[in-house]
Amino acid sequence: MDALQLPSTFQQISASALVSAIALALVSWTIYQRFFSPLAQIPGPLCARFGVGSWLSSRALRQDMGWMLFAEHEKHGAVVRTGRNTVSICDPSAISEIYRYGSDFAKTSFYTFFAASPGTLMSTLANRDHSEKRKAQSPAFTMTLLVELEELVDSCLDDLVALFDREIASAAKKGSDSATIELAETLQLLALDVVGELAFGRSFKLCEAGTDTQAFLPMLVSFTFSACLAGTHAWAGPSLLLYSRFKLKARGAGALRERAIECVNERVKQQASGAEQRKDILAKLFTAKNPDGSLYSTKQVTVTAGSILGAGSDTTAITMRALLRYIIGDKKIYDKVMSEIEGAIEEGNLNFPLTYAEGTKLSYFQACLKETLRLHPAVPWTLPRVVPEGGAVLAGHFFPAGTEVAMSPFVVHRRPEAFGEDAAFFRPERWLEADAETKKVMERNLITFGSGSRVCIGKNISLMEITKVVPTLLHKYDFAFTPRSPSSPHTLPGRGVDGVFNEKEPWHVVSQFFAIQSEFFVDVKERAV
Ligand code: HEM
Repeated sequence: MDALQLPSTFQQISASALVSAIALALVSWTIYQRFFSPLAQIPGPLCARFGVGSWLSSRALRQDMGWMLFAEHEKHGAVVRTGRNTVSICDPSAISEIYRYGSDFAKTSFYTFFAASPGTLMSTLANRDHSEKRKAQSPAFTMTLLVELEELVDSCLDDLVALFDREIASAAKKGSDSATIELAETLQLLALDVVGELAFGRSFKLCEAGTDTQAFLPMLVSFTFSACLAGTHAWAGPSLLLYSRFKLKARGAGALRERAIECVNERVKQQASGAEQRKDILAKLFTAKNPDGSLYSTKQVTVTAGSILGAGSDTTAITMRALLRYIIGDKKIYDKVMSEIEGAIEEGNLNFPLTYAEGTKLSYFQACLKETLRLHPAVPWTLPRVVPEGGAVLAGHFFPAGTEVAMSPFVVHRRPEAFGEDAAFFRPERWLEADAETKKVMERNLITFGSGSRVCIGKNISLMEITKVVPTLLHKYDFAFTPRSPSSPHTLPGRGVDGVFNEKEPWHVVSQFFAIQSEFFVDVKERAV
């Protein structure tokens, strides 16, 4: 034998041995996942059952989570395997088991990416660490403080109304009796201004400028998209973050962190100058205490304020858009909401600027808001938790410790076992007609803000803001969806929150961590009052 041929033959043998070993390992892995893993009996998409590929990462990339997960549950029932070690559950009985106060189910590593800086409430995984932080920060989010901060929301709303008026005046100059306004961006400018007022000491004045002068929107889109994608495979998180940044051509967490630092530093300077301090969430955060009694450091305050920027504007804007869409899109509902508002004004129960207390008495409007939170939850993604030591029985299945279990507000809210046979329909009356017991169950099954100890800390801020803003806009202006036509400003096809393409939809929705709408064009006229 030629001595020179020996190494190349050897190389060929060892290369094919390596390929065979890898193939064997892969086959054994998929056989184990499909037939022997503790989750082997749980149905789901094929790639999840074989433990290969990543169904969840695909959902994050394609931004179709809500409707794809809903379809899997329609096909397979209450429990669906979504990955090697991940399961989605939509049986409402599991809500209290997984999310209740005092539960041992910790958050999964998915959440570590949902923070511009480590250490936020949202990204704290262990329940005990979380409860200490939550106790320290809760005074900044009380209802009492919130009521005192209403005026701050009023001044942002004034800027929004002035923006609408400018648009209408400019349309009138061109001979049109209505202005076409893109509500998706406009309502987020308002939500950001409010976050600025409450958490950063001043409005960002985006509504006044009529545009996103500080480039918050691309930063927030990049932050959420990349956090959600990275969270689906925490071990590959840093590469997925880089990939997202490249794909979206925008910085997310880093940019958000820098903005938070700038704003809080400005406030620290003001404090140092001895200027009178305003009352707001930021002021309360400066008085928050650690478990050892020490005050929150500037860094801790910055991290917390930054998290409000990340968590508080998209969510509120999504809900305001959805509420307006449901109301404007159905003449009967629109008429009913308007007659309730006008009736309350006539009876002297409603004045402008509208207070939160007055707005909560608009019972039909509040039912529309509840129904919007149900059918268009801002977060359609699942809220994942780790099964604690000893395992758990959920929806009739035993899951060993370490399994990642999760429930999606979007899916749960559309299931008949949670909201009745008409769960798929927008029917505000369900909240008004239900007897006390049924209403209690429906409230428990409504997980738009999460549930239990990790429930959204900003829930009341959003509800207050939406309750003040939406009736005010409806009272001042007439709204109609801008019809799609070759000359209309739409560039994307109509797609609803359920993922169905339909040219009658006034917007285009994607369903990733957030169910974000874009191109929500409406024709707005001043209303004869
Ligand atoms: C309609 C508006 C909102 C929706 C639908 C919403 C939704 C949620 C959900 C689903 C969670 C729980 C996540 C989980 O358990 O896995 C959450 C947590 C949180 N939200 Fe909101 N949110 C909204 C508004 C806000 C606002 C305005 C703020 C800030 C002012 C905020 C700050 C937070 C924070 C800090 C957490 C973490 C709480 C904790 O773990 O203790 N959210 N939110």
